[in-house]
Amino acid sequence: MGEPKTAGNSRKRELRRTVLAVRRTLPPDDRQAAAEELARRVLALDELAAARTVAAYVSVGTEPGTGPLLRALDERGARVLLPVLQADNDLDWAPYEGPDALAPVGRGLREPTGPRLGPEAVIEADAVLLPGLAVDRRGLRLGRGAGCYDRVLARLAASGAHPACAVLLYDGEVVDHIDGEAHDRLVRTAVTPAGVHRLGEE
Ligand SMILES: Nc1nc2c(c(=O)[nH]1)N(C=O)[C@@H](CNc1ccc(C(=O)N[C@@H](CCC(=O)O)C(=O)O)cc1)CN2
Ligand SMILES: Nc1ncnc2c1ncn2[C@@H]1O[C@H](COP(=O)(O)OP(=O)(O)OP(=O)(O)O)[C@@H](O)[C@H]1O
Repeated sequence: MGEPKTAGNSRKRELRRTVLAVRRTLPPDDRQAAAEELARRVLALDELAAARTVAAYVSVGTEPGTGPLLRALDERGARVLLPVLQADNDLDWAPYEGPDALAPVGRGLREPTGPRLGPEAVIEADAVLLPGLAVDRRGLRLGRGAGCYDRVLARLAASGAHPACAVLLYDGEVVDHIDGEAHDRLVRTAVTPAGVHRLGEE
Protein backbone atom coordinates (compact mmCIF):
# COMPACT_ATOMS: atom_id res chain seq x y z
CA MET A 1 0.00 0.00 0.00
CA GLY A 2 1.63 3.18 -1.16
CA GLU A 3 5.20 2.02 -0.35
CA PRO A 4 7.39 3.63 -3.01
CA LYS A 5 10.19 1.58 -4.60
CA THR A 6 12.77 4.24 -3.69
CA ALA A 7 12.31 3.63 0.01
CA GLY A 8 15.93 4.05 1.13
CA ASN A 9 17.61 1.83 3.72
CA SER A 10 15.92 -1.19 5.26
CA ARG A 11 15.80 0.23 8.79
CA LYS A 12 13.91 3.23 7.43
CA ARG A 13 11.50 0.84 5.68
CA GLU A 14 10.97 -1.12 8.88
CA LEU A 15 10.31 2.03 10.92
CA ARG A 16 7.85 3.27 8.28
CA ARG A 17 5.91 0.01 8.50
CA THR A 18 5.86 0.10 12.30
CA VAL A 19 4.70 3.71 12.53
CA LEU A 20 1.94 3.20 9.95
CA ALA A 21 0.75 0.04 11.75
CA VAL A 22 0.55 1.90 15.08
CA ARG A 23 -1.28 4.83 13.44
CA ARG A 24 -3.89 2.45 12.06
CA THR A 25 -4.78 1.36 15.60
CA LEU A 26 -5.81 4.89 16.67
CA PRO A 27 -9.59 5.24 17.09
CA PRO A 28 -11.21 8.04 15.03
CA ASP A 29 -12.13 10.04 18.14
CA ASP A 30 -8.50 10.04 19.28
CA ARG A 31 -7.39 11.15 15.80
CA GLN A 32 -9.83 14.04 15.84
CA ALA A 33 -8.67 15.11 19.29
CA ALA A 34 -5.04 14.86 18.15
CA ALA A 35 -5.73 17.07 15.13
CA GLU A 36 -7.25 19.75 17.34
CA GLU A 37 -4.40 19.63 19.88
CA LEU A 38 -1.85 19.72 17.10
CA ALA A 39 -3.46 22.80 15.56
CA ARG A 40 -3.43 24.54 18.94
CA ARG A 41 0.27 23.79 19.46
CA VAL A 42 1.34 24.80 15.96
CA LEU A 43 -0.62 28.05 16.11
CA ALA A 44 1.07 28.88 19.42
CA LEU A 45 4.60 28.61 17.96
CA ASP A 46 6.41 31.96 17.97
CA GLU A 47 7.75 31.36 14.49
CA LEU A 48 4.21 30.81 13.19
CA ALA A 49 2.82 33.96 14.79
CA ALA A 50 4.95 36.13 12.51
CA ALA A 51 4.60 33.96 9.39
CA ARG A 52 2.76 35.61 6.53
CA THR A 53 3.24 32.69 4.13
CA VAL A 54 3.03 29.13 5.49
CA ALA A 55 3.73 26.03 3.40
CA ALA A 56 1.50 23.33 4.88
CA TYR A 57 -0.20 20.16 3.58
CA VAL A 58 -3.53 18.36 3.60
CA SER A 59 -3.22 15.31 5.84
CA VAL A 60 -3.81 11.92 4.24
CA GLY A 61 -5.08 8.65 5.75
CA THR A 62 -3.99 8.18 9.34
CA GLU A 63 -1.59 11.15 9.47
CA PRO A 64 -2.09 13.65 12.29
CA GLY A 65 -4.94 15.71 10.88
CA THR A 66 -4.24 19.17 9.49
CA GLY A 67 -7.86 20.19 8.82
CA PRO A 68 -8.33 22.34 11.95
CA LEU A 69 -4.86 23.85 11.43
CA LEU A 70 -5.47 24.83 7.80
CA ARG A 71 -8.79 26.43 8.74
CA ALA A 72 -7.20 28.42 11.57
CA LEU A 73 -4.24 29.59 9.46
CA ASP A 74 -6.66 30.73 6.79
CA GLU A 75 -8.82 32.58 9.33
CA ARG A 76 -5.69 34.21 10.74
CA GLY A 77 -5.06 35.69 7.30
CA ALA A 78 -1.90 33.69 6.52
CA ARG A 79 -1.18 32.85 2.91
CA VAL A 80 -1.12 29.05 2.92
CA LEU A 81 0.65 27.06 0.20
CA LEU A 82 -0.14 23.38 -0.36
CA PRO A 83 1.92 20.77 -2.22
CA VAL A 84 0.98 19.34 -5.60
CA LEU A 85 2.79 16.05 -6.25
CA GLN A 86 4.61 15.92 -9.62
CA ALA A 87 5.31 12.80 -11.70
CA ASP A 88 9.02 13.01 -10.75
CA ASN A 89 8.18 13.18 -7.00
CA ASP A 90 9.08 16.85 -6.80
CA LEU A 91 6.45 19.16 -5.30
CA ASP A 92 4.73 22.08 -7.02
CA TRP A 93 2.71 24.49 -4.83
CA ALA A 94 -0.72 26.13 -5.02
CA PRO A 95 -2.59 28.42 -2.62
CA TYR A 96 -5.09 26.99 -0.14
CA GLU A 97 -8.47 28.42 -1.07
CA GLY A 98 -10.63 26.51 1.41
CA PRO A 99 -11.76 22.88 1.75
CA ASP A 100 -14.06 23.13 -1.28
CA ALA A 101 -11.09 23.94 -3.51
CA LEU A 102 -9.39 20.60 -2.83
CA ALA A 103 -9.72 17.67 -5.23
CA PRO A 104 -8.85 13.98 -4.72
CA VAL A 105 -5.86 12.87 -6.81
CA GLY A 106 -5.38 9.26 -5.64
CA ARG A 107 -3.62 7.54 -2.72
CA GLY A 108 -5.96 9.44 -0.41
CA LEU A 109 -4.33 12.74 -1.36
CA ARG A 110 -6.34 15.91 -1.85
CA GLU A 111 -4.69 18.77 -3.66
CA PRO A 112 -5.63 22.40 -4.29
CA THR A 113 -7.37 23.14 -7.57
CA GLY A 114 -6.05 26.71 -7.85
CA PRO A 115 -3.16 28.07 -9.92
CA ARG A 116 0.19 26.24 -9.75
CA LEU A 117 2.94 28.53 -8.54
CA GLY A 118 5.93 26.32 -9.40
CA PRO A 119 8.30 24.28 -7.18
CA GLU A 120 10.29 27.41 -6.24
CA ALA A 121 7.23 29.03 -4.59
CA VAL A 122 8.07 27.26 -1.32
CA ILE A 123 11.04 29.62 -0.98
CA GLU A 124 8.55 32.42 -0.21
CA ALA A 125 7.35 30.59 2.91
CA ASP A 126 8.20 32.02 6.33
CA ALA A 127 7.35 28.64 7.86
CA VAL A 128 7.21 25.15 6.36
CA LEU A 129 5.14 22.40 8.01
CA LEU A 130 6.21 18.95 6.91
CA PRO A 131 4.46 15.58 7.04
CA GLY A 132 6.50 12.71 8.40
CA LEU A 133 6.41 9.33 10.08
CA ALA A 134 9.11 9.96 12.68
CA VAL A 135 12.00 12.23 13.55
CA ASP A 136 15.06 11.65 15.71
CA ARG A 137 16.64 13.85 18.38
CA ARG A 138 19.03 15.37 15.84
CA GLY A 139 16.13 16.40 13.60
CA LEU A 140 16.52 13.66 11.00
CA ARG A 141 13.08 13.14 9.56
CA LEU A 142 11.57 9.96 8.14
CA GLY A 143 9.08 10.56 5.34
CA ARG A 144 7.26 8.17 3.05
CA GLY A 145 10.40 7.41 1.09
CA ALA A 146 9.94 9.31 -2.16
CA GLY A 147 12.28 12.12 -1.12
CA CYS A 148 9.69 14.85 -1.89
CA TYR A 149 10.42 16.81 1.25
CA ASP A 150 14.16 16.11 1.12
CA ARG A 151 14.00 17.97 -2.18
CA VAL A 152 12.03 20.81 -0.61
CA LEU A 153 14.58 21.13 2.21
CA ALA A 154 17.46 20.98 -0.29
CA ARG A 155 15.80 23.68 -2.40
CA LEU A 156 15.33 25.93 0.63
CA ALA A 157 18.99 25.50 1.63
CA ALA A 158 20.22 26.12 -1.92
CA SER A 159 18.19 29.32 -2.18
CA GLY A 160 19.48 30.66 1.13
CA ALA A 161 15.94 30.73 2.55
CA HIS A 162 15.71 29.88 6.24
CA PRO A 163 12.04 29.38 7.05
CA ALA A 164 11.10 27.72 10.32
CA CYS A 165 10.62 24.03 9.48
CA ALA A 166 8.47 21.85 11.71
CA VAL A 167 7.42 18.23 11.21
CA LEU A 168 3.97 17.29 12.54
CA LEU A 169 3.79 13.91 14.27
CA TYR A 170 1.98 11.90 16.91
CA ASP A 171 3.44 11.55 20.39
CA GLY A 172 5.90 8.66 20.39
CA GLU A 173 7.14 9.34 16.86
CA VAL A 174 10.06 11.42 18.15
CA VAL A 175 12.64 8.63 18.44
CA ASP A 176 16.25 8.42 19.61
CA HIS A 177 17.90 7.56 16.31
CA ILE A 178 17.09 7.09 12.63
CA ASP A 179 19.80 5.79 10.27
CA GLY A 180 20.38 8.69 7.92
CA GLU A 181 21.48 8.91 4.30
CA ALA A 182 23.57 11.61 2.62
CA HIS A 183 20.54 13.42 1.15
CA ASP A 184 18.65 13.67 4.47
CA ARG A 185 18.17 17.22 5.77
CA LEU A 186 17.54 18.08 9.40
CA VAL A 187 14.53 19.93 10.80
CA ARG A 188 14.70 21.91 14.03
CA THR A 189 11.22 21.35 15.40
CA ALA A 190 8.67 18.58 15.81
CA VAL A 191 5.15 19.33 16.98
CA THR A 192 2.99 16.57 18.44
CA PRO A 193 -0.40 16.80 20.18
CA ALA A 194 1.39 16.70 23.55
CA GLY A 195 4.09 19.26 22.90
CA VAL A 196 6.82 21.00 20.94
CA HIS A 197 10.20 19.29 20.58
CA ARG A 198 13.24 21.41 19.75
CA LEU A 199 15.65 19.07 17.96
CA GLY A 200 19.42 19.06 17.48
CA GLU A 201 20.02 20.70 20.85
CA GLU A 202 22.28 18.46 22.92
N1 LIG B 1 -0.38 14.78 3.56
C1 LIG B 1 0.67 14.51 2.81
N2 LIG B 1 0.80 15.09 1.62
C2 LIG B 1 1.88 14.79 0.86
C3 LIG B 1 2.84 13.86 1.30
C4 LIG B 1 2.67 13.27 2.59
O1 LIG B 1 3.48 12.47 3.08
N3 LIG B 1 1.57 13.62 3.29
N4 LIG B 1 3.90 13.58 0.49
C5 LIG B 1 5.18 13.41 1.00
O2 LIG B 1 6.10 13.01 0.37
C6 LIG B 1 3.67 13.72 -0.96
C7 LIG B 1 2.72 12.63 -1.47
N5 LIG B 1 3.17 11.29 -1.25
C8 LIG B 1 2.41 10.24 -0.77
C9 LIG B 1 2.94 8.96 -0.81
C10 LIG B 1 2.25 7.88 -0.32
C11 LIG B 1 0.98 8.05 0.23
C12 LIG B 1 0.26 6.86 0.81
O3 LIG B 1 0.90 5.87 1.13
N6 LIG B 1 -1.07 6.90 1.04
C13 LIG B 1 -1.70 5.82 1.76
C14 LIG B 1 -2.63 6.33 2.84
C15 LIG B 1 -1.88 7.18 3.85
C16 LIG B 1 -1.82 6.70 5.29
O4 LIG B 1 -2.74 6.06 5.81
O5 LIG B 1 -0.85 7.05 5.97
C17 LIG B 1 -2.39 4.87 0.80
O6 LIG B 1 -2.10 4.94 -0.40
O7 LIG B 1 -3.14 4.03 1.23
C18 LIG B 1 0.47 9.32 0.28
C19 LIG B 1 1.18 10.41 -0.20
C20 LIG B 1 3.11 15.09 -1.21
N7 LIG B 1 1.95 15.35 -0.37
N1 LIG C 1 17.53 16.62 -3.06
C1 LIG C 1 17.11 15.55 -3.74
N2 LIG C 1 16.95 15.59 -5.08
C2 LIG C 1 16.53 14.51 -5.76
N3 LIG C 1 16.21 13.34 -5.19
C3 LIG C 1 16.34 13.22 -3.88
C4 LIG C 1 16.79 14.33 -3.07
N4 LIG C 1 16.79 13.93 -1.78
C5 LIG C 1 16.38 12.66 -1.79
N5 LIG C 1 16.10 12.22 -3.02
C6 LIG C 1 15.62 10.87 -3.41
O1 LIG C 1 14.58 10.47 -2.55
C7 LIG C 1 14.76 9.10 -2.17
C8 LIG C 1 14.05 8.79 -0.88
O2 LIG C 1 14.64 9.47 0.23
P1 LIG C 1 14.21 9.13 1.75
O3 LIG C 1 14.01 7.67 1.93
O4 LIG C 1 15.15 9.84 2.67
O5 LIG C 1 12.78 9.84 1.78
P2 LIG C 1 11.98 10.46 2.99
O6 LIG C 1 12.73 11.60 3.57
O7 LIG C 1 11.64 9.35 3.91
O8 LIG C 1 10.67 10.93 2.23
P3 LIG C 1 10.05 12.38 1.90
O9 LIG C 1 11.15 13.38 1.79
O10 LIG C 1 9.31 12.15 0.61
O11 LIG C 1 9.11 12.69 2.98
C9 LIG C 1 16.26 8.94 -2.13
O12 LIG C 1 16.66 7.63 -2.36
C10 LIG C 1 16.73 9.86 -3.25
O13 LIG C 1 16.85 9.14 -4.46
